[in-house]
Amino acid sequence: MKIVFYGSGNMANAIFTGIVNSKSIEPENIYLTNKSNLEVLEGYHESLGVSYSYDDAELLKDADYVFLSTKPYDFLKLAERIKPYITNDNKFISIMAGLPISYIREHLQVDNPIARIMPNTNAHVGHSVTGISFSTNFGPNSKQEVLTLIEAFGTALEVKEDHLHQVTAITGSGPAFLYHVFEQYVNAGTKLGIEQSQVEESIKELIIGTGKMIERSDLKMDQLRKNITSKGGTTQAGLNALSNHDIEAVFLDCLNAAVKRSIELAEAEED
Ligand SMILES: NC(=O)C1=CN([C@@H]2O[C@H](COP(=O)(O)OP(=O)(O)OC[C@H]3O[C@@H](n4cnc5c(N)ncnc54)[C@H](O)[C@@H]3O)[C@@H](O)[C@H]2O)C=CC1
Ligand SMILES: O=C(O)[C@@H]1CCC=N1
Repeated sequence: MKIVFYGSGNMANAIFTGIVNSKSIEPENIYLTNKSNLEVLEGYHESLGVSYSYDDAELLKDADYVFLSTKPYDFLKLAERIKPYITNDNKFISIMAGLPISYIREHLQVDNPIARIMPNTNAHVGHSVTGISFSTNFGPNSKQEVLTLIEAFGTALEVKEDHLHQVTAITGSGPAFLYHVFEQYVNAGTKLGIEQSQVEESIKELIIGTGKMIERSDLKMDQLRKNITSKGGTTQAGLNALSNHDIEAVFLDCLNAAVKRSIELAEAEED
């Protein structure tokens, strides 16, 4: 199997690093390219053993899966770049937030199978949650190949294409929202008077430990929370203070804004 990444930025990097680490594909069969940063490509070749090129005829020849990994607003230039070299073998996998399959097909001017995926950068550690939606001409064998590819860097969630806006908000952007919460928690902890570096290290370990509890325990998160909340104790006092703020409303506001932006990205390109 030959895979090509058009775009070797933050998200593509997490995906192909996850695939290489999973040892599911020989690194030399993963080809990278980008706009013009040869140094980045040489670096990944050195560190991961992947191939790279700027020769689009070479890249697309016998390529089974072609990841469209540019920012949405760079896609039209990318489409102009690759259109002359697309072959019938090429099945496209877009990671571009918001851009509908119909829009991608319109600008690539091909009938090739197209899938949209919405991963996140936890692919670096094999824990991406990846939403996926396939064009109707994506055959069952190819679908399974793509799902196996995605499972090399996390879990796959097949959804209707319209629901990719919500998946983008909840899990695509999700790590950034949680990093923001963790940053504020560190800031608050530091305000209690402990050395910031100590607070950062202890909260980093707290997050990792809590994640492992969620991963390994059979209990749901509400029970795990209750198991810490001694009656009339410190945790109850802290949770009472938290309940004075509508945390759910804060996150709903955050997620709605991300969904709105995803829809705007789709509409902006269709205008
Ligand atoms: N960063 C993230 O956590 C996630 C990003 N995405 C999506 O992934 C896509 C890329 O995002 P990032 O990796 O953050 O951006 P980035 O800016 O880090 O990477 C963009 C890449 O596209 C390349 N590129 C631009 N024009 C090109 C062209 N004409 N031909 C070939 N390569 C070209 C750039 O050289 C760069 O390697 C976006 O569409 C974004 O919506 C999806 C899920 C999560
Ligand atoms: O912020 C963005 O648009 C991309 C899509 C999801 C995460 N990063």
